[in-house]
Amino acid sequence: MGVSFPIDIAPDCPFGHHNIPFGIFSTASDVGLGNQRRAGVAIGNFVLELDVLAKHGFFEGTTLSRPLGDVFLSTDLNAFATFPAADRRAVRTTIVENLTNGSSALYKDDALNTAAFVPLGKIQMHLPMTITDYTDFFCSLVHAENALRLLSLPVPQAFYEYPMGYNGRISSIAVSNTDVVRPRGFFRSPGTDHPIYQPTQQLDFEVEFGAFLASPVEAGKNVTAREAEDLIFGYVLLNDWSSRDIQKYEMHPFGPFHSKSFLTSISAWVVMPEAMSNCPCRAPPSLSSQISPTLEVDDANHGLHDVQFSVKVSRKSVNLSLSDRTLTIEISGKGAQDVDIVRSNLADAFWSHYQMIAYQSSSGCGMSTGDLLGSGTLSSPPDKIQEDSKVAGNGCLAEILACKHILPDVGGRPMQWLEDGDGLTIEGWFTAADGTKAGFGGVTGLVVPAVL
Ligand SMILES: O=C(O)/C=C/C(=O)CC(=O)CC(=O)O
Ligand SMILES: [Ca+2]
Ligand SMILES: [Mg+2]
Repeated sequence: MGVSFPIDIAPDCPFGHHNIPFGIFSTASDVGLGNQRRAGVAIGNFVLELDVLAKHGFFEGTTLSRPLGDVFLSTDLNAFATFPAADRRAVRTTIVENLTNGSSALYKDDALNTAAFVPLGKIQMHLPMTITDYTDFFCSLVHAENALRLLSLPVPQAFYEYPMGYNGRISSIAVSNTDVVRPRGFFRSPGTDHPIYQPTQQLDFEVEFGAFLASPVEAGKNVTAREAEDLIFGYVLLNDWSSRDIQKYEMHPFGPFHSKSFLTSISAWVVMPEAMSNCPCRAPPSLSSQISPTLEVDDANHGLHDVQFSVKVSRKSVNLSLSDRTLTIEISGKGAQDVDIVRSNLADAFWSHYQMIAYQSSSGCGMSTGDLLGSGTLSSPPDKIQEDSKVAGNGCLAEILACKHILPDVGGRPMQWLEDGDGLTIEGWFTAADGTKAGFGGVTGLVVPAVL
C-alpha cells in the first residue's frame, strides 16, 4: 500500500485532515493522467485525485442536487463551485470521512490507493479558478492610516462607511511560484524633472486575503453581507505586488494602474470556508461605525477569522572584493538567508469579505463564479506583534518605511525595497476544526530582472 492509514501529518505541514483545500494540478506524463489539469485536495504530503474518488463511487452515498459527472476533470474549479453550498460541503465531508477512516477502500484497495494519492513533490499546481473579474479592496484601517500618513492625507470618511475598492486586471493574476519580472514604468528618478520609462526602483509586496465567488450574482440584485457567506467558494493568500515609484506618479487623480497590473500572485490551494468554521472570529470594527444595514454582519459570523500571516524574504549575500584592479562580485553560494519581516492577522481588518461582496453588488454590479475579491493590504497594530520586535505588523514595505520600522538586515544588506534575486513568501495559518494548525501552503515569488 503506497499511502497507509493514518496519513502522517508533520507538525509544520499545512494540510491536515480537517483542512482539505482544493486545487488544480497536473503531473509528469508518466504519472496518472499526466499533464492534463484536474482537481485534487491536499492531505499531508499528497494530493488526492478527486476524479478517481468520483469514478470509484465514493460520492454515490452523498446527497447532491445533481450528479458530479466529470466535474473534477475540469481544468478549473469553476464548475464545482457552481454546485450549491450544501453540495460542496457534503463533498468535502465525504472526503474527510474517508481520509479519517482506516477501513475506507482508499486504504484497503491497493490499485485505488496507488491511483488516488500522488506525492506533492510530483505535481505542478495551476490557477485554481478561471478568474472572471478581480477587485482589490482597502480593508485594513491600520494600513490606511499608515499609508496615507506617508502622503500627509487623512483617512477618507468613506473608508468607515463601506469597503473601498478599485477594479484590478485579471491578466495580472498568476499562481504561486510565478517569477516576478521587475516591471517598467514612467516615473521621476530623484533629481530629474521629467518622468523616464525605466525599471521600478521601489518594488513592494502586499499581504492580502482573497475570496473566490461560488455563485453568480445577477446584475441589479443586491446581496446583503448576511447573505454573502454561501456565495464564497473559498479563500487564498494573495500578494498584490506593487511598484511604489510608478504608483506615486500615476495616482493623481486616478487609482492604481501600471503600479499594480504587472503581477498579483495567489496561493495554489483554495481553503473552503468550512475548514475555518471553528477558527475564532472577532467582530469587525466596522460594526461600531455608521454603516448601511446591507453591510451589517452578525458579531459571531462575518468571516474575519484569526488567520495569522507571515512574510519571509530570502536573499543571497553579495561579497565584494577588490584586488589587482579587478572588482569581484560573488553571490554567496551557501544558499540564501531567510528572514521573517512581517506578522499580521486577518482579524485586525476593518471590513470582511461578506461586506466586500455586499458592497460590490450594491450598485447593481453583476458578479460571476470565479470572481476574485482581494482584501487589500492587511496590517496589525504594533502592540499585537510582541514576540519579536524586529518583525513589523505592516503588510507591505511602503508602510514599514512610513512607520520608520527598522527591519533586520537580509543577506547582509539593509531591507528596503525588493531586489532582483529576492524570494518572498507569504504564509497564512489558522486553527482547523480538530484544533490542529492548518495553513494555505504559501504564496511565493522570485524577483527577476526587468526585460529591457
Ligand atoms: O490610496 C492609497 O494609499 C493606496 C492605495 C493602494 O495601494 C491600493 C491598494 O492596493 C489598497 C490595499 O492593498 O490596501
Ligand atoms: Ca492591494
Ligand atoms: Mg499587483
